[in-house]
Formats: sequence, C-alpha cells, structure tokens
Amino acid sequence: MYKYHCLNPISEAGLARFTDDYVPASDMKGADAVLVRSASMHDLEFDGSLKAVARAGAGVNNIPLERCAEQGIVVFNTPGANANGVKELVIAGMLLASRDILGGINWVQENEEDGNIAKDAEKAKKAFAGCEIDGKKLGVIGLGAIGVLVANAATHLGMEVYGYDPYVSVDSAWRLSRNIHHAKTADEIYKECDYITIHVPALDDTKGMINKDSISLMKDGVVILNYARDVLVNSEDMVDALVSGKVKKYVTDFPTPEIAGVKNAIVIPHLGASTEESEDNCAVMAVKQVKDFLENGNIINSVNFPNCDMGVRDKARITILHKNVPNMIGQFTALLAKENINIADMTNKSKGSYAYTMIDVDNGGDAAVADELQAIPNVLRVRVIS
Ligand SMILES: NC(=O)C1=CN([C@@H]2O[C@H](COP(=O)(O)OP(=O)(O)OC[C@H]3O[C@@H](n4cnc5c(N)ncnc54)[C@H](O)[C@@H]3O)[C@@H](O)[C@H]2O)C=CC1
Ligand SMILES: O=C(O)C(=O)COP(=O)(O)O
Repeated sequence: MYKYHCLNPISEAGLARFTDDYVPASDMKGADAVLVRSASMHDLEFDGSLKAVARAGAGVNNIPLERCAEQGIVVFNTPGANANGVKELVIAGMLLASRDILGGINWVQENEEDGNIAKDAEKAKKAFAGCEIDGKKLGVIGLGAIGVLVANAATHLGMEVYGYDPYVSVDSAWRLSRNIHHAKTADEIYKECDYITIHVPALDDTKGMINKDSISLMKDGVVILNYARDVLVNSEDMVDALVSGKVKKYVTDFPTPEIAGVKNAIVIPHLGASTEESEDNCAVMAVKQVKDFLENGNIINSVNFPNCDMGVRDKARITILHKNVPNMIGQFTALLAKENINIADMTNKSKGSYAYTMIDVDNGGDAAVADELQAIPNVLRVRVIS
C-alpha cells in the first residue's frame, strides 16, 4: 500500500489514476508521495517515508529542491502540461493592455441604471480607446514550453516577434516558428520591442531581471507582461516606471502588496494555469510519474535527480539515490558480488551533484542488502522494489 497526500487540491482526473493500492492521507505523516501546486514547502519537515514530491505544474520555487535531494526525495514537475493555459492568458493580457477594456467594462457597470446608456456610451468610449497588437513588436524572454507557444501565437496575430533564450532546448527550437527573430541578447529585446513578456524560471540569475536598468533601455510606453514569477521584476522600479509613464502597462499574474493597487498595473490572481484542461493535464502527468517512480523506480521529469527509465520492472529492482562522486558504482557492484547476487540489468545517470543507479537483480534483492548499500557513504536512499 502506498500513501499520498495533496498539499493543494489536485484534479480528480489525475487522482482517479491512483489504483487500489494507493490511499490518500490527510497529512504528510507517513506519506510516500506528496502532490502540490503552489503551496510553499520551504518550512515543512519531511519524514523518512516521503520518497517523491510531484509539482502539478511547472515552477518549483516553492519546493526546497536541494534539501529534498539530500533526504533522498525525488521532486518532479509536469513540463508543458499547463503551457497552453498560460499562453491564452498572455494573449488576453496583451489585449487588456492595448485598450482600456477593463475601464470600459467598469464604466458600463457604474452606469447600469442610466436609461440613456447606449447614447452616453458613444460619448464615453473615447476614454477607453487604444491600439491594435497587429504589426507591433513582441519580445519573448524564455523560449520554453510557454514562451514558444506565446511567440508562435503572436505571429498569427500579426505581431513581429523577437525571442531570447540562451539555453533553449532542442525540442523548443524545433517547435519555434521560423518567423521568430533570434535575439542574441536580452538588451536587443529591451531596445526593440513594444511588448515584452517573460517566461523564465525564478532563479538566482533571473530574479530582478526587470529593473530600472533594463527598463531604461526600453521604448517609452512599453508594455511588460509577467506570468512567470513576481520576483523576476523589481517592484519598486516597476512602480516608478508606471508612475512616470515609461511603462504604459504592467500585466502580472502575481498580486503583491506593492503592485496590487498601482495605476496601470493589470494584476491577475495567478490564473495562468487555472483552467480545467491545464489542471487535468498537470494532475494526470504528476500521478503517472509518481506511480512509475514508486512501482518501477523510473524517474521521468525530475528537477533534482537525473531522469532514468528502465521500463516496467519484471524482477527485483534495487534503486539507489546517491551523490555524484567517484567509485559509487564500484562499491555497489562489489557489494552485490560479495553477496553472490547476479546483476541482470543496470543504469546509472547523474545530474549536477546527484546521481541515480537502478539495478535489476536475478536473485537476492532483500532488506539486508538494502541496509548494506544504505551504509555506503554518499548514498542518500536505497529501495528494493519487488
Ligand atoms: N502563471 C502561471 O500560472 C504559470 C507560471 N509559470 C512560470 O513560468 C515559468 C516558465 O514556464 P515553462 O515555459 O513551462 O518552463 P520551461 O522550463 O519550459 O521554460 C523556461 C525557459 O526559460 C529559459 N531560461 C532560463 N533562464 C533564462 C534566462 N536567464 N534568459 C532567458 N531564458 C532563460 C530556459 O532555457 C527555458 O527554455 C515557470 O518556471 C513558472 O515560474 C509556469 C506555468 C504556469
Ligand atoms: O505551474 C506553475 O508554475 C504555476 O505557476 C501554476 O501554479 P498553480 O498550479 O496554478 O498554483
């Protein structure tokens, strides 16, 4: 029996895929797996039973990745599963920033009792007029799952699109429309574009990337969209730029006290991934990955350990999460040889400071061997799945 706990509501479309040997737990105590969306896990303690954390979504800045790795807890996310939901809201954001649609709707609500509203609207409407996005330049920073969809969609809306991503993956590059201009630096985007949208993870080198220096390079009246994370934008600098009019509109999916009431900030309550489709996609992918890991030891879409897939298990499988240091495999195989255990198949992969070894054995995978392997220095967690 496996136990899982949901720290946020997770779509039933995913949870329904847990078979009878999985039971939901009302808290994390004793859980083998945790499913989470945006709840912060930084202040939580993890007990020894926790083996997997699945983020039903993309961003993992709410999870202590390194602490999890040190405790032998594999953290997964669901790349691309909510990208279309975000893309559609980015397009909506560009349109909301281009004409004062929100102001116009508010005007109608404020004048709902006006018997002459149809005639008065014709007079009032000039206050809410704006521009079209067709023919404007859009800069997309970060060409991952979301950035590529936004860039491609914007070309179909007649925009001239510039893309910047120094680490773009081969898969993303294949998906990107050939009509996108390849910007070699972020400055090129800042200088050229009328609309700038950021789709990068919150990392040390991306935090505060939109600040007074980058804004000073931008065109007067630029529109900035941030559906990635609040910390990517220096809020004090953004407020100054909105007040001065340097930035015409700032569209963000992340309400903070600093930005919530500021004029010309269009602040959305983190709705990018809140669609039926995205929630289902993320939950299905997260549950599938957790099950495959718990039942077969396979790691697919982890953010703190290497991906490693030996398919469906048909004999005892020993899995070892360990540090990426010399002579680990030598020690594992020597120990198995000493116990006269025959290795049928084996894989080892590494990612940064961490590594994973999976060993299918013909005989003898038991708790005693697991204990001996666990005692090897730099081993984080051993499981024998049989
Ligand atoms: N508003 C919402 O509801 C959602 C927000 N997000 C946020 O959006 C971010 C991006 O999501 P995805 O596109 O799915 O992730 P992704 O991992 O597919 O793409 C991120 C891209 O950013 C690029 N990148 C990293 N550092 C960069 C830098 N310094 N300059 C330029 N590019 C850089 C990477 O190479 C990668 O291609 C997530 O990390 C998350 O924070 C994601 C999903 C929903
Ligand atoms: O996937 C992400 O990174 C998101 O920001 C979506 O967050 P959510 O699952 O809607 O709480």
